[in-house]
Amino acid sequence: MRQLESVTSEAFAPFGTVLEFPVKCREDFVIVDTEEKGGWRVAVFRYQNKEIRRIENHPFSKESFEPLEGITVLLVAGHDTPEEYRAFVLDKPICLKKGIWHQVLTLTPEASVKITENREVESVFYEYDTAKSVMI
Ligand SMILES: NC(=O)N[C@@H](O)C(=O)O
Repeated sequence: MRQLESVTSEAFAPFGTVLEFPVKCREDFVIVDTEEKGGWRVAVFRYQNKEIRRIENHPFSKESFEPLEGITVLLVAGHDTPEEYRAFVLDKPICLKKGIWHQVLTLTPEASVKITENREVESVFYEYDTAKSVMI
């Protein structure tokens, strides 16, 4: 079980980018993250699970998670340390780096996110010995 953390650009930096305007930015349009090449797709994903047993990563694709409904907790871990996961309340949109372990659970009956990722996305899975949840 892990303590919940807030999504801030500092706390989330090892795992990816917070999709927000940079501090003191006066522009109306800012590209906050991008891919060098390749097509992408947009998906919606909904879930009811309060714990997870399996975490995944996409070695060749970044992936955005943008909260739509409910309260989502995003579990993330560095590529070489899947057991050392952290748990963020997803109250703002983020974009994961390639290869970051991740999975979602919800604190509400159901939650959903918008996902953007490469059109062709490979997934790798890691099974935990015990179910993982969060302290609130
Ligand atoms: N469950 C989950 O995080 N899925 C995503 O990574 C996805 O690619 O759909």
